[in-house]
Amino acid sequence: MPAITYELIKQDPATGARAGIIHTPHGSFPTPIFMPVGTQASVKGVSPEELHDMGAGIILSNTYHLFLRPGSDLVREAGGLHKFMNWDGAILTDSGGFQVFSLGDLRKITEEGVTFRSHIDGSKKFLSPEVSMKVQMDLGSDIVMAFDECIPYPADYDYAKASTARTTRWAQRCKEVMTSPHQGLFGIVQGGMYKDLRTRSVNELVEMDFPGYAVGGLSVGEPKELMYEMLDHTVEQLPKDKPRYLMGVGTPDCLVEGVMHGIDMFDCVFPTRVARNGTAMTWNGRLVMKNAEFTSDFRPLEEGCDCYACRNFSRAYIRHLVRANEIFGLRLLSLHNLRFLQRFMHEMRQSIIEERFGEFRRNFLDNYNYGAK
Ligand SMILES: CC(C)(C)OC(=O)NCc1c[nH]c2nc(N)[nH]c(=O)c12
Ligand SMILES: [Zn+2]
Repeated sequence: MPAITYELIKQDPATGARAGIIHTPHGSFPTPIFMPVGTQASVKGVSPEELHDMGAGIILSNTYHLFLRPGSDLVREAGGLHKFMNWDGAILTDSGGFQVFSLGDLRKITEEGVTFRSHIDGSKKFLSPEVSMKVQMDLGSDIVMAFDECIPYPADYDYAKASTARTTRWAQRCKEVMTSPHQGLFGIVQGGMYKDLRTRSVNELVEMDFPGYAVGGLSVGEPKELMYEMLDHTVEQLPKDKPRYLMGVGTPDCLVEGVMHGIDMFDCVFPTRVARNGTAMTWNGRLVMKNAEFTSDFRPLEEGCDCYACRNFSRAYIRHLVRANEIFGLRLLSLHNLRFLQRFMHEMRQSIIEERFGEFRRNFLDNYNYGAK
């Protein structure tokens, strides 16, 4: 019995949208789903108990960061990441490839792997498919991501072709050493913004028969229309009986479009990052809490929200905390934004089950003012 299995509950008849359940060794969760990001083994400012209370079924953590600090040997000694951070839900760990390119002081990429300087202390480090798999086995995450290269945007065809071919060879090397029966290894489709390379990447990864597939290398600065075009092209070629995960996405409008194209899983630092910048997410767009308009506004952040912040505090109080640089203000906004996304995905899933996803999508997009990115 594979560690990770997908159960289709309802396919929308008119679009790629679908509702399902993903089963893991640390519990099952409904899809479509948004995964709170806990990069360094903590969803910033939020406790595991609060994550459970808001309905989070799976969180994301990062190989790159935990490899550099505190090191995966310590986490293994603690009994794995679930024990170390006291989270008994599911955990997905990203493989480190992407983070090396966006955080480390990149030294060089070879067939073997990537040599770079740690962004923490500048020491020389090496990550490869084998090292990434060893770290993720130490961490004991339920879903392990293959070690890939996230192709920057824009990238010329020859570079994208060579990089994608290497990502496929790296995926094969990951599969060979990922031997834990309690962990599921997902392949990551690359290919840049080239449809033929995306198709080749899909075909080569599906050939290896992974329990799930991620679409990588999108939301890397390309226009949204191009992202959706590549997504549409890529997802329709992926197996229907396996989860699809769009990495690094995203804002509510991108979540709706991703679901429409058949994506089941999403992750993004957005909700907690904008919270730390003093912004609340609502059905109609964002509230910049420092704004004077909230000075004497004693309503909750969002009418009808059942989160701890909305049940106990007003916009005026949260505005005061944000302006006074009180940490509690940022915590309240993180709790609200994460709960908002859980509610958002739940409503979207219900609309698919009740065959009114098209109406949900139109209604949401009509009311959502994109606001400043
Ligand atoms: C710029 C942001 C982070 C929004 O999106 C992306 O970069 N999107 C791509 C992405 C995010 N995380 C990944 N992990 C891995 N292994 N590979 C990837 O391509 C990605
Ligand atoms: Zn709320």
